[in-house]
Amino acid sequence: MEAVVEATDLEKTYGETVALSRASLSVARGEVFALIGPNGAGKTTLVRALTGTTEPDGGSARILGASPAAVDRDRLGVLPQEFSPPGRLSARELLAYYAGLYDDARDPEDVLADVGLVDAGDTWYEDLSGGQQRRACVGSALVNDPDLLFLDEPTTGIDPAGRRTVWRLIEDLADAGTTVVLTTHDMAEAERLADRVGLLADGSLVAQGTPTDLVQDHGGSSRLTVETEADPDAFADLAYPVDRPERTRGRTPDGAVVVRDIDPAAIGTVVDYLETHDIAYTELSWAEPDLEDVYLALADATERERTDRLESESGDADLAQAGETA
Ligand SMILES: Nc1ncnc2c1ncn2[C@@H]1O[C@H](COP(=O)(O)OP(=O)(O)OP(=O)(O)O)[C@@H](O)[C@H]1O
Repeated sequence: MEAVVEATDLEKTYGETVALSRASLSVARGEVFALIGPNGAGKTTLVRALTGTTEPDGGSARILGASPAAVDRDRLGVLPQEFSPPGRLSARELLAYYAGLYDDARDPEDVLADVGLVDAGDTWYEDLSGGQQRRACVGSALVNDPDLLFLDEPTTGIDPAGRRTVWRLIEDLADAGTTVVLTTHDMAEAERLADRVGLLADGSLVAQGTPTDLVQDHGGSSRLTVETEADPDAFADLAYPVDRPERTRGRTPDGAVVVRDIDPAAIGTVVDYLETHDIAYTELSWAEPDLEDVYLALADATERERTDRLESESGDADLAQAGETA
């Protein structure tokens, strides 16, 4: 299938900071590709390198068959993470203004309806709520009916209903053949919208794949979280592996142990075990792994590697300094 976005070994460094390290990806026509990763992982830098707003130090990128700087802007929609349109234009005027920049733009009234802003259409941009402003910005990126759309955190600040409006909009665009690259911190958003997800950590694309494949490969097993003050050793005779709380990550509450590899049908066995062993607990919750587990596993692993590396580098420096002083 024709690649609409093709990046090979993109590199970008700011001083000591490696924002992108050999980042390669390919996005096919009509695909929705979500970039996820911790703050500072390089998502915005990658979007900027792909849209021609930053020059990479190395590697190459092509979008819609051209270099990002030379691509036909009528075919491209970009919603930057930080976007501040003129405050004293109404949402309606704003979309009309952006529509006026293109030869063949959509009717701004339709776009206003698409992003759910008809009722607030005559409100100045600066008087719209944060979420309404973000919707207006999403609308301005769509007004030229682009073939390729980059959305850097499109739904940040938008309420749950509005978020679903934007999700449906993106799904409709992709169904009609628009290629979408978005960044998000919302794993539910990535899981729902993305055909494929790329996880960036420390400037590297450490994993790419469909949400299902990523969960299968990196999400770990199903888990039963038992909220209890009991020592995990009390679970030693249970026929399932049990994680100690300090080894569990992210959303596991404090004072919990996690039973792994367990079917929902077997939860009764654990309840019996808790009762026969007199283990007090306040709550049991079972969950299958999802994209958040993938994120936590891979982003945590990269973070740990980085911390270990920095510690060992500072240890080496201390040793060298001690050697010089001796
Ligand atoms: N113009 C710049 N000058 C200096 N450093 C920069 C610049 N742009 C980005 N960086 C650094 O590059 C790294 C990657 O930043 P980037 O904005 O791409 O991350 P991100 O994944 O989009 O983060 P977030 O989730 O917080 O938006 C960060 O360490 C950031 O401080």
